[in-house]
Amino acid sequence: MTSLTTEPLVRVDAVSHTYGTGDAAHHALDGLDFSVMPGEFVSIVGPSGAGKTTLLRTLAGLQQPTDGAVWVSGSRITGVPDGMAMVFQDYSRSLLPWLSVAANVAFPLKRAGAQKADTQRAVSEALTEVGLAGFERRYPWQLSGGMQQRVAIARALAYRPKLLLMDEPFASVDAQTREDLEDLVLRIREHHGMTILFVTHDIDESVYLADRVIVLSRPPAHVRSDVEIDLPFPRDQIATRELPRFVQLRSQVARLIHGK
Ligand SMILES: Nc1ncnc2c1ncn2[C@@H]1O[C@H](COP(=O)(O)OP(=O)(O)OP(=O)(O)O)[C@@H](O)[C@H]1O
Repeated sequence: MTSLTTEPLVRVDAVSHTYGTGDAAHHALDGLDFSVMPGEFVSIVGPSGAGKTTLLRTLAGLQQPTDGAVWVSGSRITGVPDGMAMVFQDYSRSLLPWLSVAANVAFPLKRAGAQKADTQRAVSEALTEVGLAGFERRYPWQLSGGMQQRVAIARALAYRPKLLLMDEPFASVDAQTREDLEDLVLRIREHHGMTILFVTHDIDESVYLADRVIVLSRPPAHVRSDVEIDLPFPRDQIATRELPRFVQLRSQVARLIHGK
């Protein structure tokens, strides 16, 4: 996924975040610095409670850092940036149960004022891409967990984001579905060339998917390490995970998370 441009799409510049004040203050992020180039797939891992979700929410413009700044496409973000979509772990709360699958996927496009015909085409293409053509009229609660997360991915895709943020998106699905969804995200990335930041607790998943794994330290979090994942593409659930280099990289990331 090489790019001719040398400008990062995302620049996290000395970002710190403290929740609360005084005795109740919790210093979650401490001077985080890193950049993400257009088209890169970057996994973010770290010890439990390290501040991964805080970082992603800050990148999404959902909360302001108490210090430092986030830049997307060269502009300092002060709210949700254009061209960004987010997929959360909890699909049952992020999908609207009273809307059909198609209406859920169309929702952000309608809010953005897209033309009806364009919306219909984007919804149909996105649902086909995630393997849910034919399920347009169903409701989220009529689908399995993995299918609901596909709907959430289709909703993000239909918006044609250049930056996709994913916060432990596959933590609530079974192992086989998780592998299928991992490969779906790799295909989408290959097809659309979008930039993806992916928070996960799963070390194997972080290595399997990414070009780079950013390892956060214990809180207050700084970037402990930025590990290049030099595994060949296309990745394969069995062949890639069998590679000695995969095993080496997963051990390296695990040691970094455990502070060794
Ligand atoms: N809105 C909030 N108000 C106060 N403290 C918060 C808030 N959100 C998060 N925190 C605290 O900030 C720290 C980092 O939380 P965050 O959810 O970002 O970590 P995480 O790495 O995503 O966690 P996990 O590994 O459990 O998914 C935690 O100690 C958490 O309790």
